[in-house]
Amino acid sequence: MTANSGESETVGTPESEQTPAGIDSAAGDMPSSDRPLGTPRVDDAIIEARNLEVFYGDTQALHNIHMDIPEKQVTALIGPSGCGKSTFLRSINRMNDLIDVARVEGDLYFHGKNIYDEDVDPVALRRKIGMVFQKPNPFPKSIFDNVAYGLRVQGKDDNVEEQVYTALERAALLEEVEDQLDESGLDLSGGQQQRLCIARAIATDPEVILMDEPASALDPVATSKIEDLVEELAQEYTVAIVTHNMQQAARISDKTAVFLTGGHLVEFDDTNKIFENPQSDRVEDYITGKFG
Ligand SMILES: Nc1ncnc2c1ncn2[C@@H]1O[C@H](COP(=O)(O)OP(=O)(O)OP(=O)(O)O)[C@@H](O)[C@H]1O
Repeated sequence: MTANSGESETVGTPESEQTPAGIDSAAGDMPSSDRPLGTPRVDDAIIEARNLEVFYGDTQALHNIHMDIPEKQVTALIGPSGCGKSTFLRSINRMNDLIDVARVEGDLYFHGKNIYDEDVDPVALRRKIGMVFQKPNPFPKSIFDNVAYGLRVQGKDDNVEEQVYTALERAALLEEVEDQLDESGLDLSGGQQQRLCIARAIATDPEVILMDEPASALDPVATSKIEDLVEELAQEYTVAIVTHNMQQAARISDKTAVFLTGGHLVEFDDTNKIFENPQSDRVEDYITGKFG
């Protein structure tokens, strides 16, 4: 895969009103053999995957993925281990560029611009599409400096204090840490560290936040705080979240994409439809715990 960091500071001309090249607005543009069950097209898509395929060397991890991610909603990606959820998530902000053997084919549009076009700078893209990982990974710096880091790197630190406070507030952490902003982020509890990482991700004002099992290493109380926060964040940001926890997906997401073994997207729909009345028998078996 080609990573072309440094070529441009912009992710591409905002083209949100435009239909991506070659894409008809009707669902009929997806080859019927590839189209997942459900309603993989949405009216307010901010991200559109078309025939997206990802390979690691000779191994194909994702096959012909066609789906949209709606703006300012929570989209959950669920499925058994190894079905390609994280691979799909990473392809959205080109984190797969960092894996030598990874290769991406097909198209992935953000505001109508193909993020795999040569003129897209992955570093600029990742400012618009931030990521939070499974294991909280604060920097070995103070709480304040963790959140301020991205602002300083981007030279957006004119009113850094205000921005740090706002991000901590939005990440539902400010109240708990207001008196200890100079202390190390590593001294916080796991749940607080994860909310600090979310504050760090939102400080630079991305549009999309990708979350890869953000609560799987946390206890139930900390998990519940993260779940509340995810729902809250979707008022301002688009959230795509990988989770193994089906109850969590059902509780917090608006849309759910079900990937199954071999890297196929089998069904995509409103979350309540997926959990109450899925079209695919395999999806029903998966969500009722018959396998996976
Ligand atoms: N860096 C890599 N190099 C080679 N193969 C990889 C790499 N990352 C993932 N894979 C393979 O790609 C496939 C999809 O992996 P991925 O991590 O995306 O699945 P997942 O659904 O997120 O799994 P899990 O739920 O266990 O995290 C798997 O077969 C995995 O072994």
